[in-house]
Amino acid sequence: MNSYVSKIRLPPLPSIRDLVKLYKLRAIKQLSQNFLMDERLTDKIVKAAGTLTDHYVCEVGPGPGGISRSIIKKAPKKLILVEKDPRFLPSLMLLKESCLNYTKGAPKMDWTHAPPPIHLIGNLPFSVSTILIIKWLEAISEKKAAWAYGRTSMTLTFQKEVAERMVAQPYDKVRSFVPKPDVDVGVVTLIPLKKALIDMPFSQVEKVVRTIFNTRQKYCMKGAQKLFPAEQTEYLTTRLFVLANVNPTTRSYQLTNEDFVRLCYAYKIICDEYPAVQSFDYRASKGIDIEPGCN
Ligand SMILES: C[S@@+](CC[C@H](N)C(=O)[O-])C[C@H]1O[C@@H](n2cnc3c(N)ncnc32)[C@H](O)[C@@H]1O
Repeated sequence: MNSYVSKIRLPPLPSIRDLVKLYKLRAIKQLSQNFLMDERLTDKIVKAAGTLTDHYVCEVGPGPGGISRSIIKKAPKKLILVEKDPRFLPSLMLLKESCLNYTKGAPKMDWTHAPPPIHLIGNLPFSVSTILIIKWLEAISEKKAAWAYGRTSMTLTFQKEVAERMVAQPYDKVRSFVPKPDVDVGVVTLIPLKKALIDMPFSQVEKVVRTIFNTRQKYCMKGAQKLFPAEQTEYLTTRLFVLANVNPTTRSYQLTNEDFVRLCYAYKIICDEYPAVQSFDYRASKGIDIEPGCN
């Protein structure tokens, strides 16, 4: 049964449950805190991250340190913990003794190669995970922060429906569900591609995908209309789908990554023709006049 083979044995430590009692570490509901006490569960989350032995690991939001213990059992070269609630410091300090070797820096790997021995892991409040993943995707597109070292992998927990949607294929119905507030957890590991699917700034790609996917059960042209000012939206939306060679009556959740690639490039062409389109924000403005640009 026990397939999660530990690399090292931790020195005798009070259980997470005892530490939580000892330091009166009540989970603060307003901060969506909850602590994993079951070692089999934390081992399972850590297993999803792949090989950690001799690797560099950064865990975000360790709380009292349940997942951190499972990471340490895998004998990483270095474990960095980032926690915003100072109440967890004493229980995390107890773990410090068990951490290995703090000497060398992480090696940089070329993006055309396998991922570097660096992992980001976190069981955060769901609202934080969702914001964090968007920030990390932006850093990935710019090869900054942890991605200056190569295709660093991320293992994060999400609301189960969100996790299922993240890995869903086009036409899969889970792509169109609205998550309910109280649900199970899904663990997702993401590894950046060697080459970005779309060679455009992250902010533009994110805008196109978010705007179209906002109306995920309707015809995708419904969402796309919101990319353009009201006066020009009919003409420019038609142009977008002609340029992209995508059927505008496809439902958004049925669009493939390749459809999004072509839609993003078509959007870029339109932004070059009509520079005001790029800064157009549907929510902030219900219409601005745009003139074709000279470039
Ligand atoms: C859901 S609890 C999980 C705790 C622990 N990882 C576990 O699984 O038992 C989320 C943790 O993330 C921390 N946290 C929330 N937002 C954070 C942020 N922006 N940066 C670092 N830690 C954060 C909280 O204080 C809390 O300890």
